[in-house]
Amino acid sequence: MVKICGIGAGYVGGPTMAVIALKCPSIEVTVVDISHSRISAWNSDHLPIYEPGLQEVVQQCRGKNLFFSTDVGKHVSDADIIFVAVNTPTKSRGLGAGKAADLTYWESAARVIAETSKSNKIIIEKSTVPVRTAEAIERILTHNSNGVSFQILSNPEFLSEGTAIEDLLNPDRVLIGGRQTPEGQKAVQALKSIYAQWVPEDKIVTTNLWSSELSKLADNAFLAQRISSINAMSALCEATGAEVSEVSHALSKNSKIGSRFLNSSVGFGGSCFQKDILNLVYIAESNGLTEVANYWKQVIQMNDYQKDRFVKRVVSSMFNTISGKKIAVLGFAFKKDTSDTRKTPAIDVCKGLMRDDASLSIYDPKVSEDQILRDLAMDSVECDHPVHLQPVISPSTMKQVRIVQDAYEATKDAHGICVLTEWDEFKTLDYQRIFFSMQKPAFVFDGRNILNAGKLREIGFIVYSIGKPLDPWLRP
Ligand SMILES: NC(=O)c1ccc[n+]([C@@H]2O[C@H](COP(=O)([O-])OP(=O)(O)OC[C@H]3O[C@@H](n4cnc5c(N)ncnc54)[C@H](O)[C@@H]3O)[C@@H](O)[C@H]2O)c1
Ligand SMILES: O=c1ccn([C@@H]2O[C@H](COP(=O)(O)OP(=O)(O)O[C@H]3O[C@H](CO)[C@@H](O)[C@H](O)[C@H]3O)[C@@H](O)[C@H]2O)c(=O)[nH]1
Repeated sequence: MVKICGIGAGYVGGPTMAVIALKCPSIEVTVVDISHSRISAWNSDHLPIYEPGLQEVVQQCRGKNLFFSTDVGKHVSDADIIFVAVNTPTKSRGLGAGKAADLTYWESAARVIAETSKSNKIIIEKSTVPVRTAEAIERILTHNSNGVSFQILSNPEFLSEGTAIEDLLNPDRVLIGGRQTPEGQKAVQALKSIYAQWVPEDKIVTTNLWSSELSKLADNAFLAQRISSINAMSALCEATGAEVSEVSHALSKNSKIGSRFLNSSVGFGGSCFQKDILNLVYIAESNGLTEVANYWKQVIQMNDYQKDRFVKRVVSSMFNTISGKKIAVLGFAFKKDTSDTRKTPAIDVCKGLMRDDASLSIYDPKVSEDQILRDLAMDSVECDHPVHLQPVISPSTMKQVRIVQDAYEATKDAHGICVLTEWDEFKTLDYQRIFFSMQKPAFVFDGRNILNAGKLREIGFIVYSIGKPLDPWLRP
C-alpha cells in the first residue's frame, strides 16, 4: 500500500489530505503536526477549522485510510510520498523582515525528513514558497541524506477557504513542477497518477519547478490586483456619483476581463494575498527589479488605503468623534463561510475605530471570542505562526471590546453598524427592529455591499455603501 504523509494539519494540509484519502482508498494517508491541540481536534467531532463539507469527508475516511498524529518522525519515515503544507509566514525580523517568506517551519520539516528517512521519497511542496525554494530544500535533504534519494516536486495549492472541499474535488487545474531529469519526470508521473483518480488529465498542468513555484505567487498577485483595481474605482465612484457595482457589472460583460474578483469591499484579507505579494516584492527587489517590486507593492498600498478610508468615513460621518460611542461590528472572518481571521480587514478597521476610542460590540457567527480578542491584541505578524506558538492574551486587556452572541445584541444602543464580512445571515436581519433599538441618528456602513441601502434609508438609517453615491448627510 502506498503511504502518504502530510506535514502540517492546517487549512491546506487537513482538507487536501482528506480529499486524497477519499478519492484514493488504496492509499494510506497520515497527517502530522507539531501542534497537539490541532491533532486532537482533527481526531474529535470538533474539527479545528470550519469548512463546508469537510466534516463529512473526514468522517468517511478517518480511521480507515486517513489518520492524524503528532508522531511526525514515524510517519515521515514510513511514507513514500510526503506533502509539506506548513506555515510560510512573512519574516518578522532580520534580513527581508516585513516582506520575505519565513522558511523556518519548512526547514525544520525538511530536517526531520532528512533525519528520519531510510527509504527513497518524493517530497512535495504544498506550502506557498519563494521561487527556487525547492533548490534550498534539495540541498538540506541531500547533505543529510544517509544515501537516501529524494525527488522534490512543486504542487502549489489553489483552494479558497469557504469552498475548499468543492475546489479540491473539482479544481480548475492541478499544477505540478518537477526537475527535467528522468527521475524528476518519474516523480511527476507518480503524483499525476494520484490526482488522475478524480481530476481530468487535461486539467493537470506540468511545468519546470521554478515556473510552478512562481505561478502560485503570480496567481495570488493577479487576483489581489483585481480587487485593488476595483477598490480604487470605488473611491472614484463615491467622488463622482458612479456606482461601483454597475461598473463591475459592465466590466464583467467584457469576456476579456471576466466576472470574478470584481467585488468592491472594505479590503481583501486572508492569510495569502498580502503575504504572497510581499514575497513577490522581495524576490523582485533581490533580483534588482525595483520597478517590478514597486508595481506589486501598490496592490497592498491600495488595500491599506481602502481600510483606512472606511475608518475615516465612519469617524467623519459621526460628527468627527466616535469616542465612547458603541459601534456594532457585524462579521470578523476575512470572508463568509470560514472561521479564519488571518489578515481579515476587520482587524485593521476595529483597531482604527479603537484608536478613536470607540466602544466595539462584535458579532461573528463562526469566530470565537478568544480568537477575536487575540487578533485585536496581537501584532499582525504573530497571527501567521502556528497557534500554539502565539501569545496568550487575557480578555481583560481589551476593555473597549465586547464579543456578543447575536447581531441584535451587538446593535442594541449602538450609534453605528459596520458590516465587515458578507455572512448571508446579515442580509435577512430585521433592520426595522434594529433601528428602533439603536441611538439616533443610526448609521450603517456596509463594507461588503450586501445590504439593500434603499430599504435601510426608508427605515431611517443613514447608509454608506462602498463605491455607491453618498447620502446627502455624508457628502463633504
Ligand atoms: N489557507 C489557504 O487557503 C492556503 C491556500 C493555498 C496555499 N496556502 C499555503 O499553504 C501553507 C499552509 O497554510 P495553512 O493556511 O494551511 O496554514 P496553517 O497555519 O493553517 O497550517 C500549518 C500547520 O503546519 C504546522 N507546522 C508548522 N511547522 C511544522 C513542522 N515542522 N512539522 C509539523 N507541522 C508543522 C502548524 O502547527 C500548523 O498547524 C502556507 O504556505 C500557505 O501560504 C494556504
Ligand atoms: O471580488 C472579490 C473577491 C474577494 N475579495 C476578498 O478577498 C479576500 C480573499 O478571498 P478569496 O480569494 O476568495 O479567499 P482565499 O481563501 O484567501 O483564497 C485566495 O488565496 C488562496 C491561498 O493562496 C488561494 O489558493 C486562492 O486561489 C485565492 O483565491 C477575502 O477577504 C475576500 O472577501 C474581495 O474583496 N472581492
